[in-house]
Amino acid sequence: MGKSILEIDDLTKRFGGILAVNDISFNINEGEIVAVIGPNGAGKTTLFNMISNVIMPTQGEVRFKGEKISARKIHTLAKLGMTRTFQNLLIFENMSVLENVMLGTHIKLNTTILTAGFRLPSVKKDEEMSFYMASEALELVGLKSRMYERAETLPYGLQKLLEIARAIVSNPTLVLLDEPMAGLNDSEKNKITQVILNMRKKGYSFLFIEHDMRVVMEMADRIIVMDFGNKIAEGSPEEIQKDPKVIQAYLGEEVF
Ligand SMILES: Nc1ncnc2c1ncn2[C@@H]1O[C@H](COP(=O)(O)OP(=O)(O)OP(=O)(O)O)[C@@H](O)[C@H]1O
Repeated sequence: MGKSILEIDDLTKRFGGILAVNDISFNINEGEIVAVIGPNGAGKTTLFNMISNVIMPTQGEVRFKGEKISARKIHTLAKLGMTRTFQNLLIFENMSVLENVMLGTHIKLNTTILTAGFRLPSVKKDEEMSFYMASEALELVGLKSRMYERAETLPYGLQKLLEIARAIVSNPTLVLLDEPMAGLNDSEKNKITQVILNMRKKGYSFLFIEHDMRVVMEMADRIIVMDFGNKIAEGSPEEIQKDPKVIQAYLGEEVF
């Protein structure tokens, strides 16, 4: 396992009287796939939003590659090598598959809207680079052959892959996936699982929130379990499945 790239220290978030995330700490190492699970309302999304700098923590700190990230904007986070997807698809339906992914390259390239407007020579170079990066990302997720199709014509499962392609196009070290399997059928889930496991082999790290335990057990190297804002367990899939605190938190649900 590689070195630690993400460090979460005593992270806490209050919304008025609600303690959504309570004093959570954990690390992610390079090349690792870590899952965050927990019953509805456990605080998973809030945790994710703090890590990706969408909301500010009430207390605590997130460090990515040693740098404190709470003062950084989302696009600078991407430059630093952290990207994310959201629970709801963010696909531009009228654009081609390729164009959707090319949108994710702008953080890496220098073109501003102004120079793009004047079509300076640097823009052409940037466009070529953007095209190259997007095709590579589409190749990785297995969508290259469909890059000129309109995004809306892809089945839902492939649109999810398209979103992953856009998240990885800037060549991040860490990708945060918020419920990547939501709404997918089993064969689509298997496909995305394979894509992610393959990308891990290429050195990508992932942190993901997921409710489908079969997927979690298959993909995750390590699992963080949350309940009522607290981290109640952390361990390998085997350890988590037999942890009494986890079984208790999911009481009444047949999750494993
Ligand atoms: N913006 C907000 N304002 C007030 N309360 C919030 C806000 N966002 C989340 N909460 C509350 O914080 C708690 C944790 O919510 P969160 O969405 O993080 O849970 P979750 O584990 O992601 O749930 P789910 O699995 O249903 O997506 C809940 O009690 C929720 O109602």
